[in-house]
Amino acid sequence: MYVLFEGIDTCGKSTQIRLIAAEHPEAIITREPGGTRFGEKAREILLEAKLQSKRAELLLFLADRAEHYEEIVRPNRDKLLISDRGFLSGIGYALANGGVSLEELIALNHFALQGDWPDHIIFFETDEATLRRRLGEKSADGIEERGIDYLLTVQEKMKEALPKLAIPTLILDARESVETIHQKIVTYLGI
Ligand SMILES: Nc1ncnc2c1ncn2[C@@H]1O[C@H](COP(=O)(O)OP(=O)(O)OP(=O)(O)O)[C@@H](O)[C@H]1O
Ligand SMILES: Cc1cn([C@H]2C[C@H](O)[C@@H](COP(=O)(O)O)O2)c(=O)[nH]c1=O
Repeated sequence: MYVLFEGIDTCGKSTQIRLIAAEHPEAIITREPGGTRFGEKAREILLEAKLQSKRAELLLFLADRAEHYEEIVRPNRDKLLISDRGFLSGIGYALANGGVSLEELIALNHFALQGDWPDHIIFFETDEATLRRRLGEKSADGIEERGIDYLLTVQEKMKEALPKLAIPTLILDARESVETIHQKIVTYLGI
C-alpha cells in the first residue's frame, strides 16, 4: 500500500510518520524530495530555492520523483510504503509558483510516476495562526522563505486539486492533538 503524507510545511506530516514507523518497523518510510542518492543531492539544490527558472525547479522535482519511483516505490509496491510528500506537493507548490497549469502538472506527474498513482493520500490542513506559530519555531528553508501567503496559496491549490485526482484521501485538521490525528490515520489505513 503506497501512501502519501501531504500538506504544507509544519502541518505535522513527519510527526505522524514517526509514530507509524515506531508501530510498524516493517514499513518502508521515504520522502520527496529525497529518498535516493540522487534525490538527496537534488533536495540540497531545491531547498536553497535559488534556481532562476521555475521550470528548472519543477523539472528537478519531477526528476527526483521519477528516480524515487524507480528505486523506492516500484520495488516496494507490495509493502506498507509511506512517503513524506509526493506528487500532490509537486502540484500545489508549482501551481502557487506560477507558469504551469494543473492539467500540465497531472500529465507531468503521470509521466514521472509511470502512471502508478498512490493508493491513499493523508492530507493535513492547517490554518494561518498555526502555520505562523510553527514556522516561528524553526529556521526556514529557501522555499519556506517565500512566505506565509505563498504557503497558504499552496494549501489552497492542493485542496483544489484533490477532488480532480480520484485518489482516496483522509483530510485531517492539523490543529488536533498528535494522538487524535494518529488514531484517525491508523483507523483509516486499517494498520
Ligand atoms: N498535532 C500537533 N499538535 C501540536 N504540534 C504539532 C502537532 N504535529 C506536529 N506538531 C509540531 O509542529 C512542528 C512541525 O511538525 P512536523 O515537523 O511533523 O511537520 P511537517 O509537516 O513534517 O513539516 P515540514 O514539511 O516543514 O517538514 C513540530 O514542532 C511538531 O512538534
Ligand atoms: C515534493 C515537493 C516538495 N516541495 C517543497 C515543499 C517543501 O517546502 C520542500 C520539502 O521540504 P520538507 O522538509 O519535506 O517540507 O520542498 C515542492 O516545492 N515540490 C515538490 O514536488
